[in-house]
Amino acid sequence: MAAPTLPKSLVGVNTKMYFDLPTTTAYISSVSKIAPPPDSSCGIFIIPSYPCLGAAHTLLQATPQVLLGAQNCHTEDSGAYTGEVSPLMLKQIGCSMVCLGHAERRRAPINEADDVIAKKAKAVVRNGMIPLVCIGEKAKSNIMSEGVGLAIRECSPQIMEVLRAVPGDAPIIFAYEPAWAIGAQEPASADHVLAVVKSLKSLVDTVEGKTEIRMLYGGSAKPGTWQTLKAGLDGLFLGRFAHNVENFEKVIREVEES
Ligand SMILES: O=C(CO)COP(=O)(O)O
Repeated sequence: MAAPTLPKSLVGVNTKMYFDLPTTTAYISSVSKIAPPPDSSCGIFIIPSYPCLGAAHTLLQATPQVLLGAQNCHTEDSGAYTGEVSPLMLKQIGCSMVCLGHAERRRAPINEADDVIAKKAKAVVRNGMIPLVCIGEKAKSNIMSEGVGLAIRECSPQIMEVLRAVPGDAPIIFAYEPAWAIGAQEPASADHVLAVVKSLKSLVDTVEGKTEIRMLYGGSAKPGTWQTLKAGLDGLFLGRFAHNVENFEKVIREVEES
């Protein structure tokens, strides 16, 4: 099953568990009105909670260029896995991407490991969807060069495990989200992000046949963040600061215009 192809740049929002069903449907109705046209080089995506996906898909029927994603999935399509969510069913309900390995799932109590995330990425691709794999270091260092080195050491295996599991021609989106920058007042510094991502991109380039990769930044991203990162990134993955539609629109326009 072929996954959709990736636009040049991407801006997306994760509503985490902040939005209930009525809030999600109202938000998506507003977002569908500000979406870039289908032929835009900037794509947008929305990652709501599982129970909202059916309603979200219905609301997005007139704007299929807005990609719908889930916040997680299981490694298997079906079986005795009570309480888990099948990637096959996510595809059937209208998802075209699945967010995997978010920092909020890599930490306790879930402690999701790289090998499980890689299996999930494979399952997402098997079902014709795009894996949106979050990567990032846990701790912040106040010394710039130390922080960059730490990030590269932690993110490299997170990336490589996924690249080894997924067929070479499958599109993959990586979101570099340092755990310490999520839920903060300000994003990580542009110097830090650009240095880490430059190195991670060269790592991806060493893997033969991996063509369709996009690298986004996430972690307290907001209007203005893109201006500082556009030289080295392919887009942004937003949380709280895009839960206001006007802010989300500002970021979309910034990325669209660049
Ligand atoms: O976790 C995020 C996106 O997945 C970002 O969240 P915040 O922008 O709220 O820090």
